[in-house]
Amino acid sequence: MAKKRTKSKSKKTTTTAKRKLSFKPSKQNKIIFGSLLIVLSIALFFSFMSFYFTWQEDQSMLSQFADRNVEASNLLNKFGANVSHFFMYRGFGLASFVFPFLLAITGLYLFLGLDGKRLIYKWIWGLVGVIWGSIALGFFAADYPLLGGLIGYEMNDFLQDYTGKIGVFLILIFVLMVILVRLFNFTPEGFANFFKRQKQKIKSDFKEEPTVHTKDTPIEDEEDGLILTTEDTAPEKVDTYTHKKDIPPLDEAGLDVNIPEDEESDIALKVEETPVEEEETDAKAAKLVEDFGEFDPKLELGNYKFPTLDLLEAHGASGGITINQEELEENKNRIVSTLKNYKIGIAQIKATIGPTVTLYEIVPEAGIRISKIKNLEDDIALSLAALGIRIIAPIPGKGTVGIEVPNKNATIVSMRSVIASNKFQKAEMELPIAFGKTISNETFVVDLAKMPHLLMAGATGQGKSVGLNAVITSLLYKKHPAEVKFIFVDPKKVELTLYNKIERHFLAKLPDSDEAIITDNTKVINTLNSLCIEMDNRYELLKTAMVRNIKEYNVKFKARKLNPNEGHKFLPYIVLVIDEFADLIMTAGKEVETPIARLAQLARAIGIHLIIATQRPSVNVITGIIKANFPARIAFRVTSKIDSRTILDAQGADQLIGRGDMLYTQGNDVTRLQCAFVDTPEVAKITDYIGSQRAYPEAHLLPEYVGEESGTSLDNDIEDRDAMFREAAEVIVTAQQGSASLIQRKLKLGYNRAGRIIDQLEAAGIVGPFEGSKARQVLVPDMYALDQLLENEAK
Ligand SMILES: Nc1ncnc2c1ncn2[C@@H]1O[C@H](COP(=O)(O)OP(=O)(O)OP(=O)(O)O)[C@@H](O)[C@H]1O
Repeated sequence: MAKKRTKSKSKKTTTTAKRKLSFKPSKQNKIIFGSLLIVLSIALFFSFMSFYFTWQEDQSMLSQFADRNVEASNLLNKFGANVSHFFMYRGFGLASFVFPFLLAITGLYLFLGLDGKRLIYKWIWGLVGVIWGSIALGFFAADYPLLGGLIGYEMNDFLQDYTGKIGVFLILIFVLMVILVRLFNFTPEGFANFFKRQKQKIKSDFKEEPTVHTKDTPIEDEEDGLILTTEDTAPEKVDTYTHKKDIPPLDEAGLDVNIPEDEESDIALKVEETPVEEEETDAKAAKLVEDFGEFDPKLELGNYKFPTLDLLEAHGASGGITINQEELEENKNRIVSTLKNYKIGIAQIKATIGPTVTLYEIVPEAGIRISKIKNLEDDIALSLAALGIRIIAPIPGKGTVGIEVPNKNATIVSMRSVIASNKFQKAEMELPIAFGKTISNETFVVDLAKMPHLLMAGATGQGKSVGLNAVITSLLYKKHPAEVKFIFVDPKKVELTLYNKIERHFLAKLPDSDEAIITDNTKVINTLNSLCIEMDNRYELLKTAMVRNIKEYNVKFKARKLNPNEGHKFLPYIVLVIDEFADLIMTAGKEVETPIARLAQLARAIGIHLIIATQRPSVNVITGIIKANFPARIAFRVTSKIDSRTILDAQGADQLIGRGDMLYTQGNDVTRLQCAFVDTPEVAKITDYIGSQRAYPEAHLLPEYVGEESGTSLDNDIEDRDAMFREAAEVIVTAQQGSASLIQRKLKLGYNRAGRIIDQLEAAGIVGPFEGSKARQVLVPDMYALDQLLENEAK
């Protein structure tokens, strides 16, 4: 605690230090400084005004500023007389009036807290105007030095020495043009138009009667812009008034050139406002974070303890791989002699020992065909008297030929060893999965979020279920219950039942289902469709948050930049695990294939990931559309080359040795791995450990999905109405807006159910028929009328 306090203290001091260092004035200081400038500008204005009448009288007292007995005639006394003398007489003459103007604007900007970027331009143009004005006045009114000031006079003198009177005149004209063009967007056409309009205006002023009548139509046209004038003072009876009120619109309509200017300045204002708003929301979020800290999704289960390593067994592999030198030598000799028999010379041979297989890398002598070695696969297997030999010719990116030979005594790769590995512990991945070990005995960790879906296949008894458990265990060891939710589909009813214990921590289910683990194939369809709704909802949230994926969304949500009152919430990853996918396809077919394909295609960005396992990797189970969306695939041992091709698009899975020996591909490369072994008692221990801790009140609820077969009939049968019918009717009537999404939001219902209720409301005559993108018309004006209608119906 003490540590924490000192930490937060030091944090505070550093932030205050930062505040002191940054020279950004606070809002209060801005208001004070702004008021000071405004007052100063008023004082200057009156001093300058009064200076023109009193300067002669005050001249004698200028040097006696400190003497309290001496008084000046200037409105602001000695201060006014001195400052005006400085600016008007010694400075820029009449042009000095620009200074109080600039000060007043600056003061206003500060006072109102406006963005000061445009202010710089005002100052630059103001100063240009001052200099131009004082020179021009000095030029045209050389006899009255007070008009141009000393600077105006001297600069004129200076310029005339070099360019003569005409030169100065031309310079003045040129600078005036620059000012007009840059500052007032002056164009010759605009100038000509202006004169034309003036002419028209004068003409129309002379034709009083007809203009009154022709004006009637323009008023309608311009109603939008002139609501106030027409509403407040539109006494149609008195023509003279109408006419008077007509003049301003005529002016505006006449000055076409000015209208775009106004629009432009409007646009400029908008551009300025947006960053201010964003800054404001950012500042709000920063303030919230400062006050309450970042949003912590884990807070609700703040005391949750991650499963410990000792829940896992070492499976006798704590000593690592034991190298049997004799076996190595023997295998090497057999490989070399077999190849020699076929006249294949070897330049070099190297062995890499893995947990289940050893990879012999061969560099053949020059001129040997690779395909020749590849064809000898069976002969080498025969001579080594071993199953599961796989030849990789050539090893991609290495320029060697690999021969994988199973070890006589395979080492079990325990889940404990991979979980404990540095690679897994330090993995900075969203959903890290430790599959097992590679052939070079390295722990193999991949990110499920990047896969983004996984297809697992293999003949029965080859390690699929263990593989699934390894995936789930990896996530349980790395993720808090707030961060990931599982949906299990287990038609065999035995493989995943153990995870029932962590239902209220890690599982997600449909609102009306009793069991979180789905064993009934008909329910899978509802769950998949519900997931599709969840996917659509999440995309909607991402869209409103203006982010591209769940990671960015959650970061933004944690930084409190998204308002929970607008439906934003922390989004956990959802991992859907389907065991025995073939069984599902056989019973439900297209009905599950469509939502699965949809999810597989679209769900990657919003954190829904699918893991599908199947025993039967035939093409009618792993269809093209599914395969296309599952780039990450795992093959355990299969019985035929065809099955291997179906899963991996390559052979090799038929030559695996089983017991967790697997091939993994995520695109092109195929990696041979030994799957980590996690036994059922270990899984039981982990789920017990998690299950015994405090949990959420219930499993994570998915959006409700009402199957189509539940009917969307339009008949007005009161008994068949939805339980929420009355509530929905009240919501609709109160809001006077007939939309399904309103019901969805207010009553927290799924889309389909809300749609069904809307149909029933239509049948009951409460809302009108469907009108495309518009909300339906509400036919009942208020709650009283609704009560009456429903009562009459009941009778
Ligand atoms: N990674 C592994 N390391 C060591 N042995 C393993 C491994 N994976 C599986 N085995 C052995 O293989 C047996 C069968 O594995 P598993 O139950 O995972 O097969 P399966 O493919 O799920 O079979 P089914 O499809 O019939 O459910 C296990 O009981 C275990 O003895």
